[in-house]
Amino acid sequence: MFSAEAPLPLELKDISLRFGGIHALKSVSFDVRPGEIRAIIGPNGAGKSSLMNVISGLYSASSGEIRIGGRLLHRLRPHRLAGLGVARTFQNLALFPALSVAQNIASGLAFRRKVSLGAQILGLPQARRENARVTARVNEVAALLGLTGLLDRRVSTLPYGVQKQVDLARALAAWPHLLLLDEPMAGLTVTEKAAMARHIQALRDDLGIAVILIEHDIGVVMGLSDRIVVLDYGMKIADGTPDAVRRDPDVIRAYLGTDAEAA
Ligand SMILES: Nc1ncnc2c1ncn2[C@@H]1O[C@H](COP(=O)(O)OP(=O)(O)OP(=O)(O)O)[C@@H](O)[C@H]1O
Repeated sequence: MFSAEAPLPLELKDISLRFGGIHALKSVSFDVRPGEIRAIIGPNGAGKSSLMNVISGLYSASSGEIRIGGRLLHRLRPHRLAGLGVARTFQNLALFPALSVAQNIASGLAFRRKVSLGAQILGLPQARRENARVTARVNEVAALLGLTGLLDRRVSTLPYGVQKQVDLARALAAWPHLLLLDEPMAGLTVTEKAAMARHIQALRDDLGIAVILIEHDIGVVMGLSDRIVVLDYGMKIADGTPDAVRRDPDVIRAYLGTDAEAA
């Protein structure tokens, strides 16, 4: 699946980020290979959200380089991300609660629409063709995530766990190569977490999508990830497979304190 010639979905080199006197990220480097699940973990305040926000262009790094699909990006803007093949979900869902599941999934394709609103209102042939393409994609993504029977339901009437899946479907709609998932398991029941984990695995295994995951549930992270980056106080303290990270003394110290390591 991973070939040396394929451009990496993401490469970060020496990324630093300051908020006034706070050094939220200190020279963080890592990459994401095609079709791998890459988790970013660390104690509270370690810099996980800051890193996710730099990757998605919400924050501008104070220094360092970001390459997406091999392209060096000098000024990364959130609205350009989709065009670069990157999509994200948000910890506090970015859905339209009053709209249907289908309309919410379709909103993930809004940036791809080429036909003017006027042509759509007049029902011109190119508008009908575009609408048919959007509907086909919405149906495809819904089938992938088991949402087909819910397409006409208003999002606000659905359980939170299903809303999280709709948010994932919205992000998936635009065929991303790289998907950023911000706490996909937060607020889910054990059963919902298992379903979400199966979906994330299928994105990697069946569609070859690379995934970056920020997640507090360490059990989920260890079970799902191919490689894990560990942050502490804005620095990368470990980077490797779940087994390697689990045994890393710096990681044990960061999570449990020095006493635990000695125990
Ligand atoms: N917009 C901001 N303005 C000022 N300081 C910020 C801002 N965002 C984050 N920080 C600071 O940067 C550091 C890293 O925070 P960040 O939210 O990235 O950590 P985190 O690992 O995501 O934490 P948590 O697990 O608690 O969400 C913290 O010291 C935080 O207070």
